[in-house]
Amino acid sequence: MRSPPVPRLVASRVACMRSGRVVIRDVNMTLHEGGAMLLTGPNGSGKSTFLRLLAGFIKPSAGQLLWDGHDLSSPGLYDVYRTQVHLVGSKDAIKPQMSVYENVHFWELLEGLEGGTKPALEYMGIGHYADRDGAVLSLGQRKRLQLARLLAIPRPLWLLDEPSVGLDSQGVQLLEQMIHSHRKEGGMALVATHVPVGLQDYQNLKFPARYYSCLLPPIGRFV
Ligand SMILES: Nc1ncnc2c1ncn2[C@@H]1O[C@H](COP(=O)(O)OP(=O)(O)OP(=O)(O)O)[C@@H](O)[C@H]1O
Repeated sequence: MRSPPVPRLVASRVACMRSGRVVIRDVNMTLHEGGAMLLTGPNGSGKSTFLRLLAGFIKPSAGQLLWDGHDLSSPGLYDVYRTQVHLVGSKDAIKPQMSVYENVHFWELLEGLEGGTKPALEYMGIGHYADRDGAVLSLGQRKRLQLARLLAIPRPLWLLDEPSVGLDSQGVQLLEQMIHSHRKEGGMALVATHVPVGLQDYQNLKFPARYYSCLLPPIGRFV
């Protein structure tokens, strides 16, 4: 009998404190290749905080995060892990004085990659804005640029914080399509959102491409 695949990402009884206050507590989750999770919960329930924890920007105050079975707090592991994760957060890091093209290509160069920026901008429907300054983009176009970075700089774990905010219906379709294609290649996505984003289970793939929902309860406790 084949043993079950090792999950790529595990959060076990994770808690986080910010400014002396418990913001999330006892969060458990598991993601396998091709897996996805919809993270919901009321304002302030800790969705962004959890994604930032998973991105490695802040540390859990309790519990454990495992990547490919290894504790992320082990020496040296974070340097490997951070090349596997891409966070699309509320701050879009778009440089107003750089062109739309440069705003993606810059990150591509940092990864030692080349050639992905133009197709990514085209896919996201902002190819014709490539030479314009980042400053001129509308809210939805800024979001499309952020999503283009995901495509130009391939990484297996996508952490998406309210990725559909500002997108029109065609943009939401593109978002769903790109998550779908990413997962079919074995990628994973965590989507924190108040707006339903279409995720599904996929059959007939070599990995169990399931999706789950996780509702973070509000925590009103001060310590
Ligand atoms: N840097 C910080 N210092 C102190 N408290 C913080 C910090 N960042 C977040 N918090 C607090 O943590 C709680 C959770 O915030 P978070 O942004 O994770 O919630 P959320 O579920 O993403 O909310 P929303 O649905 O409004 O986007 C909030 O009460 C917030 O005030």
